[in-house]
Amino acid sequence: MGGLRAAEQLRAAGWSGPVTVVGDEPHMPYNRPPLSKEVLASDVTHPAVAFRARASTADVAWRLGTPVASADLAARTVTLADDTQLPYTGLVVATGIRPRRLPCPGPVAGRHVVRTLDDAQNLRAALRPGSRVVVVGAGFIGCEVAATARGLGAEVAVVAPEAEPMTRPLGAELGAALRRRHEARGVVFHLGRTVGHFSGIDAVTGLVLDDGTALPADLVVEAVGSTPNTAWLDGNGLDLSDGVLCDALLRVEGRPDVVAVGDVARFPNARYDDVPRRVEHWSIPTDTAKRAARTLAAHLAGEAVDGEPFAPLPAFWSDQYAERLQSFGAPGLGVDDIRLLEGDFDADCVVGYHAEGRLVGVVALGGGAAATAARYRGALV
Ligand SMILES: Cc1cc2nc3c(=O)[nH]c(=O)nc-3n(C[C@H](O)[C@H](O)[C@H](O)COP(=O)(O)OP(=O)(O)OC[C@H]3O[C@@H](n4cnc5c(N)ncnc54)[C@H](O)[C@@H]3O)c2cc1C
Repeated sequence: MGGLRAAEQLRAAGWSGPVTVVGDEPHMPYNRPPLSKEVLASDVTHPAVAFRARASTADVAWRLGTPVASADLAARTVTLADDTQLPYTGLVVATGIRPRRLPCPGPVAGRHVVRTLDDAQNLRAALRPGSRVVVVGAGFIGCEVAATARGLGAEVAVVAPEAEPMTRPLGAELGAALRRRHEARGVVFHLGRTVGHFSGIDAVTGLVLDDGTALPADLVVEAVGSTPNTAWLDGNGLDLSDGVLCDALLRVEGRPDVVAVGDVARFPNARYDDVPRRVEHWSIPTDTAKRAARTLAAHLAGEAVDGEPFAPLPAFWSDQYAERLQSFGAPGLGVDDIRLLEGDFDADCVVGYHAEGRLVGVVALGGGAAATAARYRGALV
């Protein structure tokens, strides 16, 4: 998504030279949010999730199915895994993240992740009504997979080390309300627990938790966080400790001809503080691509880069059963007071997240969540 949006925004910013997008997946860019929802729930194929092609990018060259293996930023070249070398005058880093895997002994067959279309279609093909599914991880992807699998008639257990699902973005009370909604539909939680090992010989037949609890499983879904895809940038002296470090104009440190966008970019947000962070929300590839393309197009044209501060309002949503969860702002950032603003935790509700008396985040849960949360947008700092 970030690569596509960067190509579109480079054209919008006036760059009329050649643009090549390199991607390791064989598919043209597609939307990931449906992967844990519609794609798991029904037979959705690539055209239904592909992004609409725009006239402005009709002349973009797509090199799909082969990853970039390395980059030499001093020589301005990238080298693909098939040894093709591509010179560049400007480079956009848009390689996203990949799912972390559990470092647990045991068989590999039967273990799934959900990041790509192929991942989601593989899991869908394995899911049956009555399948015993253990989801490891209670972040938004784990919770969405649990809801969708339950909707398909699977028996679902969720294992996570936190005390409540989605604690980091939501806090304990709203996390508990979300848990009760899952439990009401039959999901069983094992919270405060980690996985010790998998059982089975050729394929997973279950797993054993750190307290010795044995859970039978036909399928295990690992939703335990992510790792930024930056190995191809190794050896260039960059700070790759968590994604690729950028300045406020999304330039990769010390490189005016390299910018980064999307989940892989670690950037300061002028709305909050100077601490660079990665943000794994759907709105970020578009927000970062707009800023990064202006930065890069100006550099390539030999013009001064406008210094307008980059201050996107973070926003994410999650669909679990027929419930929508909508978040605006930064409910996880330095929050010292979480308060119900409207409704009831066990019905439709809006929760406000405050830091030093100021509203910094709002999360709504329930039928009209998107519209309800949007009403508080203007009050957010
Ligand atoms: C299952 C799922 C559900 C989601 N649901 C929501 C939601 O409901 N709401 C929300 O706000 N957000 C959601 N998101 C998050 C949102 O989709 C992401 O933030 C967004 O897709 C990030 O876009 P990106 O371009 O940065 O990364 P990606 O979309 O991951 O694109 C990066 C691309 O680069 C490729 N790549 C990696 N390494 C290389 C290499 N060396 N060479 C070439 N190509 C490479 C990757 O394979 C990938 O195709 C969801 C994400 C997932 C996975």
